[in-house]
Formats: sequence, C-alpha cells, structure tokens
Amino acid sequence: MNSMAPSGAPRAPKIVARNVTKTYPTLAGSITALDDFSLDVAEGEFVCIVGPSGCGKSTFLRMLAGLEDISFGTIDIRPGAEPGKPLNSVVFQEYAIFPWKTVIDNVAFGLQMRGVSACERRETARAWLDRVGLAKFADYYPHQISGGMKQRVSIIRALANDPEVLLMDEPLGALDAQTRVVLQDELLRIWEETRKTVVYITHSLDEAVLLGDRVILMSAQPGRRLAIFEIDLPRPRTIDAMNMPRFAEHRAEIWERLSSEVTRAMEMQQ
Ligand SMILES: Nc1ncnc2c1ncn2[C@@H]1O[C@H](COP(=O)(O)OP(=O)(O)OP(=O)(O)O)[C@@H](O)[C@H]1O
Repeated sequence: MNSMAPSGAPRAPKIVARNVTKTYPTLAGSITALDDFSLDVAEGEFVCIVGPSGCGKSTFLRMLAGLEDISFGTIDIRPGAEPGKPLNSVVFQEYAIFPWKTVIDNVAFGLQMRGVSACERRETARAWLDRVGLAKFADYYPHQISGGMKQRVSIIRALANDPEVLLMDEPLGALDAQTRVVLQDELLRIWEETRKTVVYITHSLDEAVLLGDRVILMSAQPGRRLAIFEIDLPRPRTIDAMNMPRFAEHRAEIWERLSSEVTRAMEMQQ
C-alpha cells in the first residue's frame, strides 16, 4: 500500500539496508546479534519492527542511526532534495531530555546544534509545543512535568529537527497504559500531518498494527527477517482502528508467527 506514491508510481526507497550482520565480541566468544538482515523502507512509510527480546531490534536501529558499526552489509539513508536536513533523529524509551533545560529549550536543542537562529528555533519549538498541547509548559523544567509529557517533548524535539527519517525504539514503552494510548493517537495524527519516514520498534503487536504500514517480524537471536505483514487498515487512522475486525485479523496473523519465536527466545535464555 504505502510503497506506492499517490500517483500510483512506486515510492523511492529512503532506507536501503542490505545483508546487515552484526557480531559482538564477548568474553565467551563472539555472538551474532543480527544476521543477513535486509530491508527497504519507502519515503513516507511507517515501518514497525517486532520480534522476541534479544533478537537485535535495537542493534539494527542503532546501526540505522550510525551509533553502532556494521560488521557486514550496508545501510544507506538517502537524503532528499532539501539540503541541510539531518539524516535521522532518534527517540528512545528513556526520556532523553536535558533536566537543566526548559521544555522549549529541549525542543529547540537540535535546531540550536544546527545553528538555527534563536528567534527561528523558538518559533519552531513553540509551534510543535502547540501541536501537542504543551504550549503552557514551555518554561517548565522536565522534573515539573509528567512522564507522558516528557516523552511528548522527546518526540517533538526529534520532529522539530525535521530529520530525513525518524527512528523510534520503544518510545512509549515506559508509559502507563492510558498515557500510551493517548500518545499512540497523537503519533497517528502527527504522522498524518508530517508523513515522515519512520522505523519504529515495539514489543506491542497492538501498537505495531495500529501505527504501521508494514510490520517486520524478526526471528529469535540471531535476528533474521522472518516475515513482512502489510497492514491494510485505512488511513487516516485513529485509536478506533483497534476495534475493526481487520485489526484483530492482522494481530492474530502476526502473533501466530511471533509466538513460536518468543518461546524459542525464552528457551535459549534458560
Ligand atoms: N554491546 C554489546 N555487547 C555484546 N552483546 C550485545 C551488545 N549489545 C547487544 N548485545 C546482544 O545482542 C543481542 C541483540 O540485542 P538487542 O538489544 O539489539 O535486542 P532487542 O531485540 O532490541 O532486545 P529487547 O527487545 O529485549 O530490547 C542480544 O543478545 C544482546 O545481549
């Protein structure tokens, strides 16, 4: 579905990962975290990656972000026509915001690093705060706001930087169930407005089916690509998509393949 542009032509790939392998040296010998993993992500596509614990999801994301060396294979993130944009921004599960900066200065941080003028970066940051209902907390410090608000700040800080691709590693994993649902809905709305290319790691199948155009299923360690599921729920989506019979069908189909990998991963850990 989303691999096609509105004109019907195939979308250009934004991320091309080919035969990516990652080995880590350990005292007990080297371990292969990721094995021969290939993935194309189209421009403007929202791709979710699921798999059992320890299958190499975060390792892959860190390699996409350039935070980890690749042992074998290649990863290419293709810049767009607009010059000066950062290739990626990453949102992690832990609220990676600076406690000594106000909310607005946190949101403006990436722009500051890129040399954007003080006036322009405050304007951009304020517009993002408005968009997620945080304008009145602009001058608060992180310890004065809730966990959900902190993660909103992390997400809009990444988006304010206008990266070519947005990389998210369990960004809602630390939140309580209700806040998580609110932020899932918010992510759907923001993605609809921005159409960013997103790679999103999650342990939650509900989240993957709700948010993704495609869900990539990885095997237990060493992580390999086991299956790709196209999610054909209509867009724009809201949280109500979870009540659709098709949602339950997608979820069941993915769980059928994932459950045996989860069992295998647990057996390996014993
Ligand atoms: N720096 C490292 N040194 C050695 N081994 C590592 C290192 N980082 C990750 N690993 C190993 O690589 C494998 C993949 O780890 P990774 O964190 O990528 O998995 P994951 O799928 O993200 O796990 P989870 O779902 O539990 O977050 C694991 O066996 C992990 O122990």
